Amino acid sequence: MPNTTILRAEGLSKQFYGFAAVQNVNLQVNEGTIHALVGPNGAGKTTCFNLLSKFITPTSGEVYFQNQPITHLQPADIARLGMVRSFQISATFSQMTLLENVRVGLQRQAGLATQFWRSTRALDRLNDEAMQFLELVGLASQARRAAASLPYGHKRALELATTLAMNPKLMLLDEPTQGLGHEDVQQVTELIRRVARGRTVLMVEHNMSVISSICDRVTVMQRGQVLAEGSYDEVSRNPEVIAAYMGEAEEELAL
Ligand SMILES: Nc1ncnc2c1ncn2[C@@H]1O[C@H](COP(=O)(O)OP(=O)(O)OP(=O)(O)O)[C@@H](O)[C@H]1O
Repeated sequence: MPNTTILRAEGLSKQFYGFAAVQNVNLQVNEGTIHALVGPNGAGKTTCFNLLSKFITPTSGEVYFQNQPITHLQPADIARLGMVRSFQISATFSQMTLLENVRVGLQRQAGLATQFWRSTRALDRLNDEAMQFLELVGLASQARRAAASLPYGHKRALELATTLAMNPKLMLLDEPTQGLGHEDVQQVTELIRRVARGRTVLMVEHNMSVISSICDRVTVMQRGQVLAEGSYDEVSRNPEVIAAYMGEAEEELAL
């Protein structure tokens, strides 16, 4: 199958008070892949991710989604195009049930986000669909539970279900396994693999065993620039990448 680019950055740069956090980054994410953005601390991953997901505006450069320039669109507009950044735990509605949380994702997707006044019966029609997403992430049996009472790992699964409810073509995940214990890391990794079928995923991730097990392509950043790109095997053998991680994460690369 030929590679189709779903997301492309050209000459992306971001300066903070004269400091170049991201410098002239060119990046392509191919449709149907799981793509990781990695690099040592302070490499510019988060800034780059925020630029790509339109949380911040670049100093220069362009971002294209499905060949359409999106550099000057708002995150809500790009979400409607099919590029959705995962809801963070802080964005889950803790007093609402899991089902209600996923329903909010469905409402956003349908452009009903502000219509909380809609009749309960009208919203109930969304329940069947919401349940399907909860099933996909293994939370269907807890649908009526309050989100606040979920263990941390399950909250991450709920975030994924809510994100999926927005029907993303491209999902942007910001450190999806951060703060999870070993078992939860494995479960969330499997979950990402499962929900990535038929979609594209771009994620910032530190955990090299997660990256090696599910990512098709890895972009390594250092000092605001792209240092290397390729499969995990390729980049993890690259002497420049190894040198960049020296003293910080040698043990992570030595798998
Ligand atoms: N809002 C900001 N104002 C000033 N400097 C910033 C800002 N955001 C990031 N930086 C700087 O830009 C550089 C890159 O930061 P960024 O958070 O993108 O790196 P990172 O690779 O995500 O690092 P980490 O893995 O530690 O999260 C750092 O030196 C950081 O201090």
